[in-house]
Amino acid sequence: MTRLPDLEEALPTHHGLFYGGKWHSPCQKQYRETFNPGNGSVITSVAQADHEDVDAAVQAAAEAYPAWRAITPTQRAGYLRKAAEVIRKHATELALIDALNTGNPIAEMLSDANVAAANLDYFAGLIPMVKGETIPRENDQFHYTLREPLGVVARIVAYNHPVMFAGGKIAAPLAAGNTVIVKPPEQAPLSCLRLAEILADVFPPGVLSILPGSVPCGQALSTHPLVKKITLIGSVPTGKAIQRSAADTLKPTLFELGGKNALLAFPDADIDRLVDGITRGMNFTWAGQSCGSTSRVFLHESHHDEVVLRVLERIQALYKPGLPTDMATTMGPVISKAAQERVLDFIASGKQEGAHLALGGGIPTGNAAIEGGYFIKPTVFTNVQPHMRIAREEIFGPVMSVFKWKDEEEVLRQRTVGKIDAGFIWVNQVGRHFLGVPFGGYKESGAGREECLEELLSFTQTKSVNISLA
Ligand SMILES: NC(=O)c1ccc[n+]([C@@H]2O[C@H](COP(=O)([O-])OP(=O)(O)OC[C@H]3O[C@@H](n4cnc5c(N)ncnc54)[C@H](O)[C@@H]3O)[C@@H](O)[C@H]2O)c1
Repeated sequence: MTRLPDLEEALPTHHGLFYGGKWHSPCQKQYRETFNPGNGSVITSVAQADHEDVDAAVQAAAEAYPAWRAITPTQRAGYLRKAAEVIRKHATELALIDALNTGNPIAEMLSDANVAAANLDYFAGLIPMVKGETIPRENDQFHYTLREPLGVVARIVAYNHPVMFAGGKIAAPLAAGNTVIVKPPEQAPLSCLRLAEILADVFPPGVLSILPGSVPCGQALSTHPLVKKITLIGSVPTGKAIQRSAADTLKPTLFELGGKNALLAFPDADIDRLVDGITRGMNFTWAGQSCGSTSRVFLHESHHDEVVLRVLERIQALYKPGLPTDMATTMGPVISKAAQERVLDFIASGKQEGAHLALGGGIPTGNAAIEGGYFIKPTVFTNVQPHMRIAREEIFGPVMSVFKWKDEEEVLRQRTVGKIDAGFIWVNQVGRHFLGVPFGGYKESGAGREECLEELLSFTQTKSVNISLA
């Protein structure tokens, strides 16, 4: 069994802003409390960057940019691989910090830092693909293209997997020769601060900055003229707000936004695999807080009753809310009191609109260890109808909606993969990511693709060169 480090030793000692290779206090001396969602206690307070701090950090990142883009691809790959190695070495402590600060159970978080490290290695390997082309010439005109970095890039990340997102999403822009500023989630910034501590000596000063803060910090990054691209892992309204604030500087954007994923089961489905897929796809482990959770399950009437019964049994056997830092815990809380209230409101609306509450539906009781935490029981509604709020809106909590269908036309106009309007389709399984396979959403779920060559190239711009040979 994995031996966990002492929490006091794992936590970051710095609570400020990391840029220009150094730690800074925020100009306005603003700090914000950060919580342990497992019991509602305050862990510590963390600096909040405002527009002055953002400006200082962006200037430092802009100063570091010319030297960073000038090093050879092989040297740059070496930096990224070193970062991956350091993150792997600290994977357990990073997981422990995230478990404490996000509420996601530690046993499941152990892989998050390794995913971040895998991204760094993957994009280090892809660096040779940052290259141009020659274009067939006509007459005496010779043309070729160069791919160049953009400059300073900012990446804003959500709270559900802070270290996986922050550690993994620096990889592509750095690989392409940009300098990067990460804004950690305001609810759970501690693992990102620890990341800054362990990577402080890996990259040259100014190449990687970690700027904790909330909305004003994100807004300042999206409007700053020297930030040449802004990306978000977050909600649809925030994506739209960033798109608007980035418009004045014509900044390109890259968005991974909300999801209301559907699991569609056909009559010939293998029942065992279906039950497993439905149960796991909802990500009850982190209280459903994943953009990829299959929160809508469409079951054919021929197997609906049997599958529901087995899924309910399976969920009850597998997911027991408990302290996130305990290795035995299988289900954590949601991130905050506000999130708990929002999810409970969705549950109330489901009942009110006539869905059948088949499981859960409230706050777990009887476990003193998690009293005061932001827990919600694993919840399943059946008899859900398309007009209900729980059917239409992203809940980002442990609430599954089950629909019964009989007519294929009614559930979907065309069953072929090509006709489904979604950015990722899994057949015979749910929700997995594969490095190299583009990940992203259609419609309001996002814009742009990550975890693939397209992500790397999206942090470059093309320069065309013409040589007249006449
Ligand atoms: N598609 C994906 O890969 C993916 C992955 C994880 C989470 N998500 C989505 O994230 C959401 C949950 O996270 P959340 O509630 O923290 O999202 P959120 O949109 O409220 O916040 C995300 C980040 O944006 C920042 N922010 C908020 N308003 C801003 C503004 N006006 N300008 C600049 N920055 C701003 C926040 O400080 C935070 O760091 C869900 O919708 C979920 O589906 C998507």
